[in-house]
Amino acid sequence: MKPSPDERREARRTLATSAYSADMIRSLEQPFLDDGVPLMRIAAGSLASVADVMLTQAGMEPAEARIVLLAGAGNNGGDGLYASADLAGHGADVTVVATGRSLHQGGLDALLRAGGVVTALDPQAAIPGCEAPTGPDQASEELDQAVDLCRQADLIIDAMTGIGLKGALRGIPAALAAELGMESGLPDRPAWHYPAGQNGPLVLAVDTPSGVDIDEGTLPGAYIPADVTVTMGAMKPCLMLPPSAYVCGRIVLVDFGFDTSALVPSVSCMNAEDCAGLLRAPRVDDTKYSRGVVGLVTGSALYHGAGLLSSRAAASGNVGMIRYCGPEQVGNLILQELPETVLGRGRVESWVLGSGVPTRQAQEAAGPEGQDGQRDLIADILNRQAADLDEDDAAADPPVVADAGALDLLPDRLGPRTVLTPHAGEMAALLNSHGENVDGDQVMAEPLRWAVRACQLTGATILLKGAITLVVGEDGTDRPRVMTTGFGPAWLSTAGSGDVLSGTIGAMLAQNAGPIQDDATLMVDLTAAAAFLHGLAGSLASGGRQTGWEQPLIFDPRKPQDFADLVAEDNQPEGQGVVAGHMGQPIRAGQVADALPRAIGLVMSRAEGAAEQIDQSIQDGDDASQFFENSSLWF
Ligand SMILES: NC(=O)C1=CN([C@@H]2O[C@H](COP(=O)(O)OP(=O)(O)OC[C@H]3O[C@@H](n4cnc5c(N)ncnc54)[C@H](OP(=O)(O)O)[C@@H]3O)[C@@H](O)[C@H]2O)[C@@H](O)CC1
Ligand SMILES: [K+]
Repeated sequence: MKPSPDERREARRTLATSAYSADMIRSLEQPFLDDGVPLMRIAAGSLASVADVMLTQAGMEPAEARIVLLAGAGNNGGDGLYASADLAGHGADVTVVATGRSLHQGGLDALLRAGGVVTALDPQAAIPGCEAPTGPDQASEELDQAVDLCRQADLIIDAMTGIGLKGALRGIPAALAAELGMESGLPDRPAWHYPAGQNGPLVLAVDTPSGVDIDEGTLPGAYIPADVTVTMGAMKPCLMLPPSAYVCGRIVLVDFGFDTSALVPSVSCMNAEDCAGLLRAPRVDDTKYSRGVVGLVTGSALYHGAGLLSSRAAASGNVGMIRYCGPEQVGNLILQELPETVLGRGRVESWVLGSGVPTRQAQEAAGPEGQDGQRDLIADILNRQAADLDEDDAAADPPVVADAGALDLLPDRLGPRTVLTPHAGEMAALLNSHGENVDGDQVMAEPLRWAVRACQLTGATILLKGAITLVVGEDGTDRPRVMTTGFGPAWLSTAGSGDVLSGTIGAMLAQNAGPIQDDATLMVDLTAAAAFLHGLAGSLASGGRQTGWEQPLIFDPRKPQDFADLVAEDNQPEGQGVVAGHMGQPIRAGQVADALPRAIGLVMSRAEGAAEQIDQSIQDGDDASQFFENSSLWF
């Protein structure tokens, strides 16, 4: 039976927001290959169509383009060879640089038939019809020539390695990547994408940029940052995780029709529809208590503002009430702006602890002025969480968000109902207090590894902040649940942004108190949903389209023409390339908190199918909605 439009939409959303390990991808491919489905030819046709669109968008005539294919010896190279054969068949000038000792035979035959030319860089290469360099000197000369050729090309297709990569690139692929791209680390450039191809050749990566670690999402060595990555069949973790996802450019996912229903994704991405499902709709019989109450032990005699910012976000985050516990000066400041706040302890459905509370060290350095009781109260609440675990009643006390100054007060054992929200430096300190030896830069270089480790060591749900934020926690299985969200602009790295995030998470937890009691695995989703809303609020406040991550464009190989239309729609009027977007404006943390209700309203109304509300806002000339509608957030 043909799937209904709703089923198709749902299937595409799952495809775009779920990533599977290299092994799982192979298990998804296998039944198709067993049935004789020509996946490589379908992949290649899709690649050629995307290359065509990229060149056209950059103002070039595909039939006259100079294209260099960097082809490895595996099937990734095979994809590239067949695609290049298609492009050469349409008139493009194609040179293949063989980076290994052989090339995919069928792909090579097709390429040669279409008039492509091949050079080999490895003296040990045995490629029919192609002479290998005779010694190291000639090899090094050929390598330099290949680099020059690439620099002069209109388009480089990077098909050196895909899911078959082992470790960091080595040998000739590593040398080429270091010359043409990065030897290591992230490129030193602003977060927003410039129109592709402006500063050199366009780069199209086949399946993944060669050299990024497929399952861990790290950059273990040299790689070439891509303008566009065309990925086959399903998303891989490296296309969603930081830092590798930052170097993939715009992602295009070729829909082979894989059946993923039996697999739990390695990584999932929070998205508008799932977020909408987690926001509690107000009811006719609601009271301020039934909508959830957030308690905050944030801000301190030393740092007042964080108390206000976290309260402002919590109060704006779709709950009935907030209670603030803290020094009188901070309480007064909050009351001036949020007169609806209740001061002092009482029944709450979630706790937000530690934002703007000094660490032990900072408190000691401040002397008597730093003694405001906040740390004692936080320690008390956290110890109750630990006691609940000891008494096998993990849900007895409300769930907790522990940020900043709460992170050095954690008891030895926590459960998933406690969310820790460290930045990289705080994460390193947390790990080191549990016997690891790591610094903030190492955490940034391997965020998944260290977030999973922190989750194992503490038992808590871990949120690691970044342009792509990572959430790791319990999944009820032997594997952790890993979610990402990158729907926010880089403008969000600003003072107080983390305080707004902790308040937003607190609100998300309070409105879901009942469901959390029954199911602790919801904590990862709720935390990621709060980070998603925080990002969306940042986008609305900044008025820009730059985000840490964008959902892939889906390429349907049965309807290649649809893709050109999709790209045309996806681009802003002023956009000149597949990855062009506009940057928006700087924001302050308070503006993010203020944009939160609007972000929540937009997400919730869409979930109920009330697209009209958004359309109406657009007709009314509401720029924020215009932005929202133009983004590829929805399917
Ligand atoms: N099966 C199909 O029909 C379909 C396959 N598809 C495509 O196949 C891809 C997977 O192909 P694959 O399994 O052949 O592995 P692949 O990514 O080409 O890598 C192997 C090559 O990399 C090399 N290499 C490895 N590590 C390296 C290092 N550190 N440094 C340097 N080199 C290194 C390794 O060299 P070797 O170790 O042998 O010397 C070998 O030459 C997948 O990503 C997708 O694009 C899709 O189109 C769907 C249909
Ligand atoms: K590749």
